[in-house]
Amino acid sequence: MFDRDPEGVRIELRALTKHYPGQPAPAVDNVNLVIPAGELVVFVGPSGCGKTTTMKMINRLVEPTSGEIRIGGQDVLSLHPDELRRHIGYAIQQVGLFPHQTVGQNIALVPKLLGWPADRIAARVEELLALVHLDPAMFRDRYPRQLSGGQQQRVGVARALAADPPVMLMDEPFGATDPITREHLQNEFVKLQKQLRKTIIFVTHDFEEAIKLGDRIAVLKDRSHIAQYDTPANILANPADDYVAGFIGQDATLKRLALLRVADVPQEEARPGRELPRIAADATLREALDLMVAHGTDRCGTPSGVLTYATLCAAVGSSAVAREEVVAGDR
Ligand SMILES: Nc1ncnc2c1ncn2[C@@H]1O[C@H](COP(=O)(O)OP(=O)(O)OP(=O)(O)O)[C@@H](O)[C@H]1O
Repeated sequence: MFDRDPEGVRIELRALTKHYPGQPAPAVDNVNLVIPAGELVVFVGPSGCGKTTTMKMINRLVEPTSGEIRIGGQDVLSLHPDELRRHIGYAIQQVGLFPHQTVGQNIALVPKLLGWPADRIAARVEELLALVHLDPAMFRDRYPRQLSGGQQQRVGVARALAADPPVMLMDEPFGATDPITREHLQNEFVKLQKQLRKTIIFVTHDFEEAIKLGDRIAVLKDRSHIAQYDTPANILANPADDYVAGFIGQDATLKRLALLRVADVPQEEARPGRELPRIAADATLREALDLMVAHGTDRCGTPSGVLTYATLCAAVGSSAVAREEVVAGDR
């Protein structure tokens, strides 16, 4: 297929268009986009703007009307769709697990199709269940209905990863879970992607999710027209237009806090004698703020010292000033 290297490959969309028969206008109109190898790009935009259609053209669940798709330099439209789909992981909100197959059999689906020997498949199922934090002994032989919604979504992600595809397409894969489970799955997924470095396209209509997960975000409007394509930090600091600014909403400062980690900012030396709430080095500054508020204190203990509220303010204050300058400069 396009690449034997399970790490990500570059994806290019060129003048990609989909006009569903009988519709007055194209659902996706002339999209041009490069997704760098090993990056997670989030498509974010309102319902009906064409996110899913754009993504489904990449694994040819929807056939493009015109345009070109290249994965690792290879022209996707020249490949057989079934063969193509075996090499692209696909996880969706509805999960799509087969109800009459066990968790293990569901995960083994693509490796089996690819003709892997039984012992290699069994080892891979164990490895993937552990990776998504489901105890193999407890979950391998259960049926999907015996799992919670969040557990089913983990199995969905494990199944998409099963054959170690260089490309993953994920359409609101955590969408059907409650906010706490969702946040948990997102945090785990961020850690997982740091190890895997696959090329991932992730669809959501939740901007918070986009800034949390994305290396880059494509903010889409009608017909998948790209309003802005940049890193979360750049989009927050300098939205391209009112449409993008509307997506960010009022609380850009809180969102910036969610982009910074405790380890990224200066810390004071810990003084003996005072018990402080503890926060991990890889927690976000937003989590640190929540912890301070919950404990009614302006500081918390970190593995390397003490993080203060003042440091937190300075970390986003400087960028808030930068943003005002940009806005003033535009006038
Ligand atoms: N099979 C189809 N036939 C005709 N029109 C379709 C078909 N599938 C989608 N559309 C239309 O294409 C447009 C884009 O749909 P799409 O599902 O790609 O949007 P989306 O941004 O993923 O929306 P959502 O966030 O609600 O899932 C919509 O106007 C939709 O009604």
